[in-house]
Amino acid sequence: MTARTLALTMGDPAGIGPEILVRAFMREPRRLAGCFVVGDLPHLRRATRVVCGAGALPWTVALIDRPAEALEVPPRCLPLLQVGEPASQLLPWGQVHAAGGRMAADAVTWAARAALRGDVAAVVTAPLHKESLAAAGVPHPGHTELLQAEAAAYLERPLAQVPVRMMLASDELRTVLVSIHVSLRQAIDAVTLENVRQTIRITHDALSRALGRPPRLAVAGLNPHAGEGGLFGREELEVIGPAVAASRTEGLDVQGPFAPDTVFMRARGLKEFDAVVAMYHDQGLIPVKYLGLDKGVNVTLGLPLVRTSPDHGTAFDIAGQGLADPASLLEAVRVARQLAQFDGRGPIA
Ligand SMILES: NC(=O)c1ccc[n+]([C@@H]2O[C@H](COP(=O)([O-])OP(=O)(O)OC[C@H]3O[C@@H](n4cnc5c(N)ncnc54)[C@H](O)[C@@H]3O)[C@@H](O)[C@H]2O)c1
Ligand SMILES: N[C@H](C(=O)O)[C@H](O)COP(=O)(O)O
Repeated sequence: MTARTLALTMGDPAGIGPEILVRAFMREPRRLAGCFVVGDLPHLRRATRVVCGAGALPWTVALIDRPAEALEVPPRCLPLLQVGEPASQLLPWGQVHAAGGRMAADAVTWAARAALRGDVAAVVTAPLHKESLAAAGVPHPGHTELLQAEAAAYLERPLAQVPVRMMLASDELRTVLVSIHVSLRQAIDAVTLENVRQTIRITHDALSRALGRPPRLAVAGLNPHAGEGGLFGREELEVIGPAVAASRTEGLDVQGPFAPDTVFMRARGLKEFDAVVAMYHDQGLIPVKYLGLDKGVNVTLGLPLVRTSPDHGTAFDIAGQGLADPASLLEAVRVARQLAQFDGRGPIA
């Protein structure tokens, strides 16, 4: 039977993850039909108290044992699959804590394995805090790397043979990163012929599936003005340009390197390009987040499962105050459903 449920991981219990999940179920119950939270009962109950507040009719958290039970819960019930033992103590809001990192990681691991087995159609991850994750001893900086490791273990392949990339996408702009959670110095070193070509290839493959046609790709330079003919750096001449040329030889519709300060403007509205390949994390994420934290969705490309996430983090500064906006999470659910209809591996449409 084809899996019809979506696993929504709770994220860091000290952050806004639990409350945006509750708010999403309350705001758009139809869109969330068939979704269930993977996480911790005491922390999710606390989030329902924050979101429902005094006076409102509260939602009930309904414990389920199997994903399929999410399709059967009564109205105003939020299905939860408890991972491990329920927490004996509630973590304080907005603080880095190893226990928060551990709960977040365990939920993602559970959901990833369920998706790899085909027990759920897709995974949507609420934000986790990377310092808490590290404090818990998890050897991966974020979701993307953790999911890559789970996929490689499932496929019994070395990590290098399951290359993944981060895409941030909205209706207006898609960007895909050559490197992710590394220092800026390391990111510059990661601009190699192989990494740039691989990013172009992964983006082409994923978007071809989702769009049903070959995507038009742009590649950003690394240096100001894309190096200005070598005056401000030679990576464009020696690495990025040759990577674009090699990809074009393979028949891919890709152009660049373009000046990074204007290429996103050219792609905005998806006019000239379907996606921009960015040379490092902030180069690619700032343009999409600046268009609105409520609009972007993080999609992991290259995985043998569908994974989306909101484009924002744990927002420790407002956690527990009932202020967090679930819009990006709702968008992540919409995109995950859309992608799961393709082949279980393709990204955004
Ligand atoms: N998908 C993820 O797991 C994910 C994504 C991004 C960042 N992070 C992690 O989150 C932690 C905090 O990151 P940060 O502080 O740089 O970014 P952040 O996105 O958590 O917060 C940035 C600003 O945006 C606001 N904000 C974020 N989401 C909001 C929402 N839904 N509604 C209203 N306001 C919102 C916050 O209050 C804050 O002022 C870090 O550990 C980071 O690595 C995780
Ligand atoms: N780089 C992401 C962002 O800034 O939005 C974020 O850290 C999430 O990364 P993972 O999806 O790998 O956790």
